[in-house]
Amino acid sequence: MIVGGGGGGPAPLAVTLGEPSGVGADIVLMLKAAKAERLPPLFVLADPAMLAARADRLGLTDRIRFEVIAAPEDAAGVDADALALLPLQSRQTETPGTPQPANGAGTIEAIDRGVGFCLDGRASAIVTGPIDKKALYDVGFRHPGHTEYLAELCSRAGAPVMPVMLLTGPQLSCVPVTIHIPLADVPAQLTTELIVATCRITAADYRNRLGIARPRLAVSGLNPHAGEKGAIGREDEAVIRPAVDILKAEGIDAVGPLPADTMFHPPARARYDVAICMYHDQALIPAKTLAFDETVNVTLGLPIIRTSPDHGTAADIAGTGRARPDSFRAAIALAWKMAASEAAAKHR
Ligand SMILES: NC(=O)C1=CN([C@@H]2O[C@H](COP(=O)(O)OP(=O)(O)OC[C@H]3O[C@@H](n4cnc5c(N)ncnc54)[C@H](O)[C@@H]3O)[C@@H](O)[C@H]2O)C=CC1
Ligand SMILES: NCC(=O)COP(=O)(O)O
Repeated sequence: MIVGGGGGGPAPLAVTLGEPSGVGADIVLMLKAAKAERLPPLFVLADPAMLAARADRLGLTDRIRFEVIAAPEDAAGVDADALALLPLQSRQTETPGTPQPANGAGTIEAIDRGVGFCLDGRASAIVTGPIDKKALYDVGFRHPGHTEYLAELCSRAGAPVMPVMLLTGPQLSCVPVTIHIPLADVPAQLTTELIVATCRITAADYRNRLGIARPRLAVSGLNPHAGEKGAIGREDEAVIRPAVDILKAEGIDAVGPLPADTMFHPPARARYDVAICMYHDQALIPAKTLAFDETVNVTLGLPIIRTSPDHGTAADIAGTGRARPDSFRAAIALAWKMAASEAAAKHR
């Protein structure tokens, strides 16, 4: 059960549903319809007609009351048993399992406005539902995913920021240094500077936002056996080890490069708070294998708080009621926890 804050707490969370043909809408509706569930103060950016159609499809119409609001501040006045809905200007159609190009504008509008509300302090965090990346690329979206797009939006509004993707679950937290790029491009894009910058942001956000004063970072190698001292690839000694040396000299608790195949079993995990991995799947395979239902995707390095479930659109089960809500629930809970601790820190 998620325990929400009372009056005078942080601003509400802005929640986007992501791809309308995916399970984002299903899960938000299911969470709201579960009466034992107390969600923190939040509002959903959505096309009311699309969301009502999905509620109807899921047989939840009698169990959910929508209250349309005009501004984030109005969410505070919405009854706890109703879902605060901030309407999008774009219209979206409800076609589970089948992305519609015309829905792309609304998906992007929700992210843009949610980020804007966070930057203005009118929302305390954004929790994003999964987008269908290819569907958005097909309508001209030029960013690999939310992570990079959120950094672009925040950079446009202020100083340039570098986003860092963190997958965090009960048994494992890990960060991929390179994110949404082809595997073949990883060695060329992996630099000592990128690893150092990623680790500095991770260590700072762990300290300032995740409540671990001196996080222990375990930095993976790139090649089998972390390169076997240069015999199986050069990057581990030439690129990764110098990064770890720089981090240690700065007082960051970092070890590595560690062979990736032996750093995820339980005794190895007990020795660190976060694994710094060299590419997307090196991080996300262990994270999703250990706890697909509970892991949360957090974007570090931003001036705003952003969390997301770890799963994708699950278009194969959208509109069926079979989507498990646990990761989205955990993303909402973590966003609220981070927002509350940020608000508390400001008042100290
Ligand atoms: N943060 C985001 O916006 C993310 C978006 N995606 C996007 O999602 C789309 C589909 O990606 P896939 O690799 O197929 O991963 P996926 O996570 O959507 O689905 C993989 C499998 O897990 C199941 N599954 C996923 N979430 C579930 C849930 N909550 N309950 C029950 N079963 C669930 C699906 O039904 C499917 O069988 C892609 O377009 C991808 O780009 C993927 C990851 C994150
Ligand atoms: N596989 C994780 C993922 O794709 C997350 O993407 P996003 O949060 O950057 O959209």
